[in-house]
Amino acid sequence: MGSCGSNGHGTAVVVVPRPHAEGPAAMLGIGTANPTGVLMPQDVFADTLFRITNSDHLTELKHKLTRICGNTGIDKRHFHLTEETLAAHPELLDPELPSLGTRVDMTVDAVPKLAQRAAAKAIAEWGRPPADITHLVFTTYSACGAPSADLRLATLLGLRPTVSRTILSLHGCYGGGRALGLAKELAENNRGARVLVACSETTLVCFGAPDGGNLVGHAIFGDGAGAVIVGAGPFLDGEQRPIFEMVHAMQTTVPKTEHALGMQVTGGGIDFHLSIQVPTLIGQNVERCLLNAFRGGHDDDDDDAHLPSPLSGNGNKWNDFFWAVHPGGRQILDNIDKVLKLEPEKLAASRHVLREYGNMSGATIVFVLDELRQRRSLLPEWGAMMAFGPGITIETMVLRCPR
Ligand SMILES: CC(C)(COP(=O)(O)OP(=O)(O)OC[C@H]1O[C@@H](n2cnc3c(N)ncnc32)[C@H](O)[C@@H]1OP(=O)(O)O)[C@@H](O)C(=O)NCCC(=O)NCCSC(=O)CC(=O)O
Repeated sequence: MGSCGSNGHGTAVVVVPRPHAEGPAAMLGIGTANPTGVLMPQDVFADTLFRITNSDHLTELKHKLTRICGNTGIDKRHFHLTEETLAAHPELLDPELPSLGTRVDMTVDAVPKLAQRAAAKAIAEWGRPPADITHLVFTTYSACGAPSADLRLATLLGLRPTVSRTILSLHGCYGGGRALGLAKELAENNRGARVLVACSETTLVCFGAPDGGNLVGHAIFGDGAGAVIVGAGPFLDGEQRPIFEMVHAMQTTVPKTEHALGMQVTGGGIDFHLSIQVPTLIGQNVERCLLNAFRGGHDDDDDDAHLPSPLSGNGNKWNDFFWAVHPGGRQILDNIDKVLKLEPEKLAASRHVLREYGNMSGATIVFVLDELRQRRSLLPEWGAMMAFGPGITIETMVLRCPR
């Protein structure tokens, strides 16, 4: 229903709410980018890290990191932080010195500019001008100021001043999943809305000298940005047709697991806490989240008629779907394979992204979607996207690959 008022000139103004869009939201353009600063092969990472942080005397730790790196399933990673920058900022290596300000200064430029490169690719594929973007959802674990990276990105891209901006901060590795879920809701509830999702992550906010507690983080995290244009029908002239339809999205928090994963802003940057239980906790909870998502959000056996039922017919149907899973670590993917009894190639896109880029936190899921899209002609019609992060929070989305 519309509401009525006066515009101050005695003329009645009728505000008509935007009608809903047609059909589910869809991804209309996908882009990714990595910093050009450092391309680090995984087999020299431990040697390099211990050398540049003056930690070569910690021989046992170095051997342990070398061993862990060899088991990560990662070949190389990209980083913004160079040796030269590190040499110019000794505070980044000394936990006794405050370094948050230095780190924030570096990310103010780096984070939106990395996002801009990914967004430019997504916009080019979408086929419409940036001024047609109505909403921006930006996610990063590096936002510590206001106005933040979302406004900077909007300016860099020349988005219109009425673009509706939202920044999601410190959602960690489920940030990309949450941003896509939010974009789906915005697109479906506002006819004609075109939402730019931008995820941009750089480890420079948490980089420090190796110690007994941060070896796994050092071994797996990298820098990258991903962007997706999300919109629902009716589709505009010259617009790319749906790459993936976003059929149903859900977020689940695993009770009593707050301790398992976390990020804390300190004077020395952002401290990551990563419990050894994370792969087990994720493995124990993915199937229930998937079943709920494919039931349209109902935690019972009353399947939603328009969604495929993964457990109908004879036994396990998970192999009938395509998979976009956040590659949080090799062991996480192994556990998901085991729990869902997936055929080896089902998580190939996730393993490919892990191998080529490592874990780029919230941006990683966009790389997986981009990789899957290259294999689109081979994909089954229905698929699932999953991302995990602090909470433990599990984002699940049912996807459809239109023919
Ligand atoms: C890092 C690995 C590839 C290492 O593989 P390995 O085959 O070597 O496995 P492993 O379990 O024997 O581990 C090797 C050594 O590391 C130690 N180790 C493993 N995980 C640890 C952790 N979280 N904290 C501290 N130590 C840890 C083990 O005790 C062992 O030590 P010792 O040798 O002394 O016995 C794997 O463990 C893995 O994939 N783990 C999951 C990483 C993870 O949690 N990712 C989520 C990121 S967070 C995310 O994606 C979301 C977010 O950030 O928001």
